[in-house]
Amino acid sequence: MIINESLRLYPPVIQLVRKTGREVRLGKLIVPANLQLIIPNVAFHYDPQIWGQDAQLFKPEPFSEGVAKATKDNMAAFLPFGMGPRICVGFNLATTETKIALSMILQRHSFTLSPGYVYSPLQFLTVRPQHGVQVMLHSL
Ligand code: HEM
Repeated sequence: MIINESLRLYPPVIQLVRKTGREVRLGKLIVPANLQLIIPNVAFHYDPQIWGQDAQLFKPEPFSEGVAKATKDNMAAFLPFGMGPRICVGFNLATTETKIALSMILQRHSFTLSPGYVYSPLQFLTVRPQHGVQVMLHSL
């Protein structure tokens, strides 16, 4: 839940790129060949019709019953790892590593944000905290 919600609000990759190999029909649109399409996945992640008027807030609960429920079966509403044949090949590795790292930390420590932390998301190739995320660990 919290991993998905973090990836919804701060997807490291904020847009996907595709290029048409031939003319294709997309609903009512005819898209010519060799056209580059930019898919702004971060915009879908903040869509109030899916995520509510407070879409900018960190609220992991909608993911409690899985991504399909959270997105109301709209596959394109949550695309941190892309979609289709070119979906991120590291998707499972990245998710599993994050779960392992978090559970190793949380078995022995709790943590709070350091007073020196400054909220500073920055998009430069990927989205990252410009000044890092300083936390204070407390032994359990
Ligand atoms: C939180 C971590 C990660 C995020 C958010 C992420 C996100 C993405 C996204 C959005 C794409 C483009 C998918 C598309 O165009 O539909 C992608 C592609 C890719 N990712 Fe990741 N990724 C992550 C971790 C990893 C890791 C750990 C690896 C390798 C061990 C990896 C390897 C790749 C590769 C090779 C591609 C290109 C796949 C292709 O074009 O067929 N990624 N990733």
